[in-house]
Amino acid sequence: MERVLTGGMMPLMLASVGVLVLYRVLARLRSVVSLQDAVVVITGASSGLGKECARAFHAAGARLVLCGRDAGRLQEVAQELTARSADTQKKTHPPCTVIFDLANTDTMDRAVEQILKCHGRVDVLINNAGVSYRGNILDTDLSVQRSVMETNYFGPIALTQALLPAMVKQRSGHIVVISSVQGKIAIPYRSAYAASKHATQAYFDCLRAEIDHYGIPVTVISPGYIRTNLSVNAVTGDGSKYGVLDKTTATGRDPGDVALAVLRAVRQRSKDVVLAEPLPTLAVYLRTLWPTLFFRLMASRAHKEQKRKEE
Ligand SMILES: NC(=O)C1=CN([C@@H]2O[C@H](COP(=O)(O)OP(=O)(O)OC[C@H]3O[C@@H](n4cnc5c(N)ncnc54)[C@H](OP(=O)(O)O)[C@@H]3O)[C@@H](O)[C@H]2O)C=CC1
Ligand SMILES: CCCCCCCCCCCCCCCC(=O)OCC(=O)COP(=O)(O)O
Repeated sequence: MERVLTGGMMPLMLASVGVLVLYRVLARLRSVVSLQDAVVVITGASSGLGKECARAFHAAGARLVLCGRDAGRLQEVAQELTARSADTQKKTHPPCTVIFDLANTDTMDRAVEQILKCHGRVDVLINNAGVSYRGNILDTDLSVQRSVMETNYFGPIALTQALLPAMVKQRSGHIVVISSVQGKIAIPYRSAYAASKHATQAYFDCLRAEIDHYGIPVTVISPGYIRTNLSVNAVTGDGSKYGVLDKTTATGRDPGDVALAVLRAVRQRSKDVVLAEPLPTLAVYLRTLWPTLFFRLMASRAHKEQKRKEE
């Protein structure tokens, strides 16, 4: 075996690694897009990852349109960024804010009107806003399954579809969506959330292919745990707020680092980016390559959690 490795396999393995490294270097060198003066719309910009994206894209010189439901908190973010402008070397712009609820698609046309009014165009749409869920399917109201889907799936796709004609007309633009590792693997007690993120992945994969010929890229970003208020703001099976900062969330990645990775993905026009630790990343591959083992692991995870709840 040793002889086979040193004789035949080793050069092949080294050559494969070499090709991979070369590919990565070339990918890095690919023309990166400047965001100076680009109009960037960010949903869920009042907190967590959205707020960090606002900071990162503002520092990169983008003209921001910050969206959310809470006018006060959005205004605070806008004021913080405007105050920062004096310290940066780049030319920066005071952000514009637009208030709307993504779960209420009836108000979408009005929201889009306001978004387009800010700077007359949109160069990058970052669909970031979202809500998570914790619950057992048996004890979950269908209305909760529906409401998570409204916020995480129907809201973002309605906004995307409403802004897309303007991008097609100007023959440029970029659609970004913050999905989750749970858009690629489904874990127990997250049905509403995982389903909404799987739907998101599918929709934006279709969109990527359909608008490719307009030169409008679509980037799906799938992070693992990030240190934000996502678990605190999550809904439970009866629609009430979960209200707990889970250990997995508290020990997650720094949202500022994730925002910089989002910025990089936009600059490089990446198509699909997983930003997770090795174990969740491995789980994504396992789901495709060895599904029976993946399902076994998920069932055991569910049993353990059920037992813990009963104790
Ligand atoms: N934190 C994590 O571990 C991970 C997060 N993600 C994804 O990152 C994205 C950002 O979440 P994160 O920053 O972590 O969580 P936060 O709870 O901190 O932020 C969620 C944001 O979404 C906005 N939002 C929620 N519901 C609505 C709605 N109906 N209409 C408009 N805006 C809404 C909130 O704004 P407001 O309440 O002010 O309206 C808030 O700004 C989500 O899509 C999430 O799924 C993905 C993987 C891991
Ligand atoms: C042969 C080796 C097998 C190794 C595979 C081990 C499988 C381990 C399972 C790992 C599951 C990881 C789940 C990660 C979930 C995640 O990162 O979600 C991100 C979020 O969106 C968080 O949202 P939440 O509301 O759930 O906090």
